[in-house]
Amino acid sequence: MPWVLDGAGARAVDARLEAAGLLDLTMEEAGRAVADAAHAAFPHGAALLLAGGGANGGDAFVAARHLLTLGREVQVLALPSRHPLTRLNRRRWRAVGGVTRALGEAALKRAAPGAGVIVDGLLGTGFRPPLRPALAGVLAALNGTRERGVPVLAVDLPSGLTDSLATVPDGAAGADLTVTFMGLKPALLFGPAAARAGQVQLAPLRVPGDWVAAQALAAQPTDAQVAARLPVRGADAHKGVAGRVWIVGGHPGTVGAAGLAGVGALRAGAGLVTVHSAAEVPLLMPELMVHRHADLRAALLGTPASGRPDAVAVGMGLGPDAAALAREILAWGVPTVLDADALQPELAGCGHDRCVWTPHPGEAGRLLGCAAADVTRDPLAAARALHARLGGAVVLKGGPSVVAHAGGLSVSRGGHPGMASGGMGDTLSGVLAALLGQRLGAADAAVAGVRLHARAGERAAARHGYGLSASDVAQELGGAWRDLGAAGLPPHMHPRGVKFP
Ligand SMILES: NC(=O)C1=CN([C@@H]2O[C@H](COP(=O)(O)OP(=O)(O)OC[C@H]3O[C@@H](n4cnc5c(N)ncnc54)[C@H](O)[C@@H]3O)[C@@H](O)[C@H]2O)[C@@H](O)CC1
Ligand SMILES: Nc1ncnc2c1ncn2[C@@H]1O[C@H](COP(=O)(O)OP(=O)(O)O)[C@@H](O)[C@H]1O
Repeated sequence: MPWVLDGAGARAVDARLEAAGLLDLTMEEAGRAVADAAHAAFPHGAALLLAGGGANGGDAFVAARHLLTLGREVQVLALPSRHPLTRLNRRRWRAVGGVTRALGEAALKRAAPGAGVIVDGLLGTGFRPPLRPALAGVLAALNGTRERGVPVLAVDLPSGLTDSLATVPDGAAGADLTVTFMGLKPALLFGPAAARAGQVQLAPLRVPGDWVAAQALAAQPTDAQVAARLPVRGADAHKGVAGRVWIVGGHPGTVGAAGLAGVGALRAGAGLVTVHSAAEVPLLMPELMVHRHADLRAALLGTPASGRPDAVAVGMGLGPDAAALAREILAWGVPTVLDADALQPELAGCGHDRCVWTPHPGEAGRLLGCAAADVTRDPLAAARALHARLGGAVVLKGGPSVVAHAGGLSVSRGGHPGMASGGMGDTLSGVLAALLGQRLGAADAAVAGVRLHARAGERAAARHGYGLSASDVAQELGGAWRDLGAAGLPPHMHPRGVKFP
């Protein structure tokens, strides 16, 4: 399982490695992974390595030695170091004939123009902002060189990023490729910080898996692991057992939201989907049952317990009365997705463990009483706080989304920036309700539904290009399901039925 790990977690693992006498071997492995990645991605020209004073610099010295053995011309510019392993690897570099020159802005500007790749081993997880002036000039020169076309590979983290945050501190470096160790740092996953890191490769290192798992902030499940959570439908299934889903949404001006949620639910396998609205909702698919109610609240609350659905999604374009209606639906105790207008702070404490709450950062800020920027700065912390307040499962939407549930945090894979368009979250709510209606628990539905939706977005992007509509994505849900299924168990190995489709 790929993990998400911050610097504090990595340091805790390092302490165990050090106690076991293994830290030197781990640095060797890390530096070798950097050299292999640099050689594969940027095979031509001289390699210029920049080594800082901490262990990040030690990795750069190891990488220099391996690049030399790969036949590359190698130069090293380094800051002074008191770190024992960094000093050891500087001596090893000298022992194989390597020369180290003092790093400064002028030395970097002299050496950089002819390089085929620059390896940034200046600052990793040990960086504490603000950047000291002496290094600020070096990082500015590094960024200038990169802008002039010399590629940069960052060791663990581009220098000057804060490992756990999505924001970019002043003066931070950028990279074309980042090779990170043991776990993905939050800065490499979210927001403008992730955009600074370029492509990210994870070198898991030969470290006991449970040492890393014990320190991880979050998991990032593989498609095979997601596929194992998807519902299984027996060959004798009929629409009555595939989940009766209600969509409660739509208001004059936002009627499409309810329709799109209905389409999402149908395309994610719900047996019967009914849209209940106070407004005239367009019939986006004739398979949807659409009911317009003069008094929506009275119509829904008059439903006898035996007539209630297997799952509800409430809030999409529902308008000002959404919180009151959602409160009453929550009291039914049926699996419920809460989205958009139903994401109101007064509903904290009204949920149950079969609820999935799906805020985007703006809605998350409203629920937490903070600004959206506080949410996007540290999405893992925000998702944890939302779960503490709301319970059930929480999907903090974004690229990528974070799912928080009683078992911990999970960061989704994939998706596409073209998905940043209106209605995309409405479709997701329908997908989640369909999965709840097919008897998945809230955590499984959230993890599987988010990945299914993201995979559908990837497929839609491949078909349509950049600007995607929620309808394009909904159409790809069947194919996304097939892709995830292909990553999981083959159907004949599944004991209870056939994976569908
Ligand atoms: N378990 C792991 O993840 C492993 C991590 N390793 C490396 O170890 C690194 C962490 O090493 P360290 O904890 O020694 O830290 P770093 O090497 O990332 O940073 C410490 C250095 O940065 C300087 N520094 C800190 N804040 C600064 C500021 N504001 N302005 C200027 N300079 C500043 C310090 O003076 C010190 O020289 C990781 O990023 C990774 O590259 C590897 O050695 C292999 C194992
Ligand atoms: N850059 C992106 N990368 C991946 N997924 C994205 C990106 N931008 C948006 N999405 C996805 O699109 C959806 C947007 O939801 P939301 O903002 O609620 O839309 P709406 O309210 O218009 O329906 C979320 O599922 C989110 O994860």
